[in-house]
Amino acid sequence: MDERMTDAVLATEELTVRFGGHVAVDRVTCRFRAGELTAIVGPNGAGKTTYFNLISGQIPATGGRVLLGGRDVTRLSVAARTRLGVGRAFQLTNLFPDLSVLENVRLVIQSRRGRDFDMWSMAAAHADLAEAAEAVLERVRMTDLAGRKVAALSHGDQRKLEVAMLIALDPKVYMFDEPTAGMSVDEAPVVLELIAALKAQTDRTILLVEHKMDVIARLADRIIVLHNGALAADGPPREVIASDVVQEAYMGKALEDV
Ligand SMILES: Nc1ncnc2c1ncn2[C@@H]1O[C@H](COP(=O)(O)OP(=O)(O)OP(=O)(O)O)[C@@H](O)[C@H]1O
Repeated sequence: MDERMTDAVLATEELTVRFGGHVAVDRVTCRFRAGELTAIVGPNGAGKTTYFNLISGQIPATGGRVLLGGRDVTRLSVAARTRLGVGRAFQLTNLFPDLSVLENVRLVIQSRRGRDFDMWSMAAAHADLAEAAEAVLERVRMTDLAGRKVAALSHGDQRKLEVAMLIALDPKVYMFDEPTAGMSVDEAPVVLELIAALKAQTDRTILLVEHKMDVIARLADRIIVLHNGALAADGPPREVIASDVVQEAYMGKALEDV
């Protein structure tokens, strides 16, 4: 195996999944370094979400490997990969709709710390967790909504909460799937600033599936292009956007929109 593969924070090696006769992700070999934000682009149905699902463990690969810090995690569950530092933005289905915003964030911090509480330290630990959760909400500017039930949040605020919970989890690898989708023009910049701030923490690796070119241009250090499940281009944004393969086949329209 290529030695650099094992050095990467995250790597996929010939990663493949077939659904019946359809190869949705086709032998994708790619490595992701600390401090780097990679945007994953490609037309609808190119395999971006499926590639994410394979990395986070939502679906099993039919071929190839996923390596985390050089360790083969291909057969591990979502929960096991989460413990090892893969953090995918929480989706609505992962939230507790009847609990408050603060309680949802607090539960993530509690699970991350994985403490065994004894009776004597419980009260102190509880206060500490609430404080940590409040700090996260402050970062995403959701303090006003701390007591609100998740079920009563607007769509944009639910998306912000997903980002807040990922920050609370503090993984090595952050995976965002269109983080600003469905957000208003006021809400989106807050989330983009947060992602930019995460990137500034140079030991974090960030993967972003994104269609909006302005978001990609602002945040990405690197773009990879998937087409028919295969890796079609990989490099710095300017180069990839200017490449013939992207200009002709994938991004003509999106580029005109910028
Ligand atoms: N569980 C599944 N069973 C069968 N086919 C699937 C399954 N999941 C995805 N596919 C197919 O795999 C291909 C890749 O889909 P995927 O959702 O990963 O694309 P995408 O690049 O994320 O697209 P979009 O930009 O529209 O979200 C599509 O043809 C899709 O229909």
